[in-house]
Amino acid sequence: MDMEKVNSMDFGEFVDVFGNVIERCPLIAAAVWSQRPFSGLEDLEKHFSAFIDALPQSGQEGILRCHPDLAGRELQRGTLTAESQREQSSAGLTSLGAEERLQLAELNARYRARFGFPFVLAARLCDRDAVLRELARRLQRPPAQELRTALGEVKKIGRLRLADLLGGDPARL
Ligand SMILES: NC(=O)NC1=NC(=O)NC1=O
Repeated sequence: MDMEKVNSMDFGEFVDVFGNVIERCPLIAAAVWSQRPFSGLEDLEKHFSAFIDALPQSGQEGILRCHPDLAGRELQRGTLTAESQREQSSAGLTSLGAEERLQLAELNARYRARFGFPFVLAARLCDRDAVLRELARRLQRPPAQELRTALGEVKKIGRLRLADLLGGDPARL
């Protein structure tokens, strides 16, 4: 999809296409639409990130809470968004053994109890061992630092999803 097409979208079309760039937060795409025209993938990504950075902490934590757990209930029930399903299966999370799933569920629960939001990681960039390792490592982090790290992962997920939508190479951003 080229930028001329993106810049010609009306509000509804834009939110239809970009509404899930940030998982289950179509409000962000709805806000970013008013920043058109966009010069390219990086410009779009910059506006998505700027919206997140400008939110109060409660809003930033709200974005994190819109993310489904990795290998959690929604994955088991098949109620993930299409993007999340693809990302979680690419990290091998759809074929975990019972032991691994239990270990991840327990770490996810400890993480959420400590920080008040779910553990978020750009699953496409990881394999299942890395997910467990990162979760165990970040569980020890100070809350303020962990909020910044988690939002960084939200932005990575968003960049990869934007690159999918625009047909760009996420590594080249
Ligand atoms: N809690 C999460 O990290 N969720 C997710 N990471 C992804 O890359 N896709 C998700 O749904």
